[in-house]
Amino acid sequence: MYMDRRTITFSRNAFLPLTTVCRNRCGYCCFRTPVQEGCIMAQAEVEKTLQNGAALGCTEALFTFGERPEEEPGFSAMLATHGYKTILDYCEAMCRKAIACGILPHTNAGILTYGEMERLRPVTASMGLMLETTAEIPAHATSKGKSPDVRLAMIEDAGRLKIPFTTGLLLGIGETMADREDSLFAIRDLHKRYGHIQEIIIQNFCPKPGTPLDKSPIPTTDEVCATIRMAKDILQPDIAVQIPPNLIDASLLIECGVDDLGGVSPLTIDYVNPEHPWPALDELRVIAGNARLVERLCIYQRFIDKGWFDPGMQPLINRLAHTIQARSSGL
Ligand SMILES: O=c1nc2n(C[C@H](O)[C@H](O)[C@H](O)CO)c3cc(O)ccc3cc-2c(=O)[nH]1
Ligand SMILES: C[C@H]1O[C@@H](n2cnc3c(N)ncnc32)[C@H](O)[C@@H]1O
Ligand code: MET
Ligand code: SF4
Repeated sequence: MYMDRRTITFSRNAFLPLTTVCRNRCGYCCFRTPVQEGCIMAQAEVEKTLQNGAALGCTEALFTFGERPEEEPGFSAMLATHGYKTILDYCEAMCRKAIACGILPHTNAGILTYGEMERLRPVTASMGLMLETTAEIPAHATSKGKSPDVRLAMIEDAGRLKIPFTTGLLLGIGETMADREDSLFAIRDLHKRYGHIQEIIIQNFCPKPGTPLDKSPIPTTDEVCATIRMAKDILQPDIAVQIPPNLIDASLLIECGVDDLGGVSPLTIDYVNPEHPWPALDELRVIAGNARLVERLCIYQRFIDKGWFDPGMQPLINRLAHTIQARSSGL
């Protein structure tokens, strides 16, 4: 008898933290640093990472960095020594370099305005911003950019701009199960209006020594599983549920309805969770179990088909879609 096998997807990426400076102070974060030596990833380093990433078959350049760093005194002066006026100028220039190297940019820069996203859209294939939670929690008391209204407004702007978008929930930062449900409904409502959410990440918080939440309990696998089931239930079937395979035993969660293992890098570490190395390709195969492991681009096929990207990106998207197709038999 012929049986359809389930599919689990992942993306091969290179992580480029353009700056660790951030206007927020999240109670769980060990990524942010003050303005200091090394707080900006130098252009030469970006170029080297992109070239090495391309050589290793990466299709996605993940630009994740601190939010609105110009609000921190001294940052703009330091960025000027790198030859750029604003982090958006720098990000745009580095996205162009990624494209020139044959890698598709996905940015998660924290809060951006409508105008800023409009400017980045021609040089990105997709963007992201974790909603984290709609609850007002102490861990976000010193992070104005984590205000749920501000996050939801940006996700809505991305929808108006037809940007293929990734968002998600961070579990275990002081929210309740009811708050998670509320967050999922908020994402669903935006997706109903704009249809732009490609995936939601259900990410478990990992305690970082020296941060206010370092003694907080980590979410149990059962709790994460229950949230994944709730997400499958609340969200439209076209939204993929992603979990990070370096932060939790993903093999236990496949059965709860996981569709995607996110960006996995053969080159760079997870700068947000540096103590958690990426699983290798053969480990991903073990996690996927009976399901078929399939590589994807950071822009999902559905959005490629709809033409939700700048025409200038078409040749690269075509080429990379072909590349991952050709590699798929080897997975
Ligand atoms: O859009 C996002 N993508 C995030 N991703 C990227 C995501 O895994 C993939 O790059 C996307 O699925 C796009 O392909 C992360 C990747 C990491 O290596 C580490 C942390 C994250 C966190 C986010 C995130 O907050 N938002
Ligand atoms: C890039 C994304 O990483 C997540 N993030 C930030 N700090 C942590 C942590 N200690 N553990 C797990 N995820 C974290 C947030 O959800 C952020 O949006
Ligand atoms: N600072 C941004 C945010 O939290 C990007 C990810 S954290 C490094 O939304
Ligand atoms: S999680 Fe992101 S927004 Fe929060 S402090 Fe860290 S870098 Fe800034």
